[in-house]
Amino acid sequence: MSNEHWPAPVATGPIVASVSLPGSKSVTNRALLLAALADGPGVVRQALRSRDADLMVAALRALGTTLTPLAETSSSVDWQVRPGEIRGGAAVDAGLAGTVMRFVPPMAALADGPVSFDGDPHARKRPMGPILDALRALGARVDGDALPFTVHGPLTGGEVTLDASASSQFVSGLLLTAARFAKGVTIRHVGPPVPSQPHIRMTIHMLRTAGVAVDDTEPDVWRVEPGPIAARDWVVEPDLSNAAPFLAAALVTGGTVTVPDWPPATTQAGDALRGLLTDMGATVGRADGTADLVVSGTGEIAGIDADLHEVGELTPTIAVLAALAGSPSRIRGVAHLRGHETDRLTALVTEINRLGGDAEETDDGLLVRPRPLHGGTFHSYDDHRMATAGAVLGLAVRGIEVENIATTGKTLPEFAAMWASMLAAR
Ligand SMILES: O=C(O)C1=C[C@@H](OP(=O)(O)O)[C@@H](O)[C@H](O)C1
Ligand SMILES: C=C(OP(=O)(O)O)C(=O)O
Repeated sequence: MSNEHWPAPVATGPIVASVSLPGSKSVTNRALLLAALADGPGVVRQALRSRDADLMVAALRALGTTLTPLAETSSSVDWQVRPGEIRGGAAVDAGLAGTVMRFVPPMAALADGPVSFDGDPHARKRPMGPILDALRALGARVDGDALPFTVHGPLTGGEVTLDASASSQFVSGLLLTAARFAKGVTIRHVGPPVPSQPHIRMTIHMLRTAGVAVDDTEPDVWRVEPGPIAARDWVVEPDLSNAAPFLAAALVTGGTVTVPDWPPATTQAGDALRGLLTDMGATVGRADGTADLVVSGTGEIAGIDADLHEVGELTPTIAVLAALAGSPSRIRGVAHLRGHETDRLTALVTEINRLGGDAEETDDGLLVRPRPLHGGTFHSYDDHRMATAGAVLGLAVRGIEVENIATTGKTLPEFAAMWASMLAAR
């Protein structure tokens, strides 16, 4: 953990601001990978610039893809992507990025030699077994059951059964490359329900957009036919999950936060914020005649009973809103968060309670009973969403310092500056 402490700014009144969000991590890293596997050169526009996206770019370059920036701002880049022969002998750093450690190995299994993977110390604890076993079942050799591991292709594809209850990314990872396997793939999930279904829908939607035939008619079974992945011009949507702390600021301060260009239809999990924040007492709508999303709070936050199984990455923000609410909350369906950037359930309980709160872990989630909070250090555990959750609490509670705010660079390197601008706007 970093020793740097960021004094979280306190809101002195209702925040009224418009916050434009850079590109979605999930869309960016899928589009880059699909472009690298495509049947010709393509473009990924408004791609996110962040640690996770940089790691994906570096991994694809190591495997033989040529990526050239066509236009850049501090937060986004338009990439020209030229697929190449998939090269072995490469070493991939997955950092702490689930999308790199789960999406790149199936592509690496098409390389002409071994590809080794490693990542941050905590990344070595994130679940990998089911997807590595699946690669073995499909014909590859894999040394290791978690990071670090080495993938030796080639694989032929075919049928595989796995338990994806720990992460939807096991399914997405296999599906993204599957059209390039000689036999395609049929994946059958057996086990407790797969979390984060919107992310699997995002994978399928993007594959179909690239001309890949995906059959998902049977629950928990996905079939991808072998064939080309069409080169195209992708445009990345704003990251709706990263909208969470900014929209939460409207609830905490009784203000109004607008996010421009909220997609009218999307597979992003963050779209669930519209319903969740409404349930917590916000007014949520579109600015007249535009796609801009407008969220207004009253200053009173209602506790909720919510199953976040589908949208687990929103949990840190919802949990800290619950800590500031007027009534207790229960968050269910998120046992898999124990395998995220950190054990998010333990981290949230520890940090909320350190500030005088009353949160408790359950088998599959959290109970949060509001209690007056006091200042102190909010540890981020190298988790971008813990860091931004600390910032949300800091709006209402004097003297909160977030340890390692720079960890927001995983998906939103400009978080601290954007937060300051949001506060300055009123
Ligand atoms: O495929 C993706 O882009 C993601 C899937 C989800 O993972 P899990 O299913 O492991 O929760 C989500 O939490 C993560 O932030 C991004
Ligand atoms: C779980 C997350 O990330 P990852 O893609 O590393 O799994 C997240 O961003 O909340």
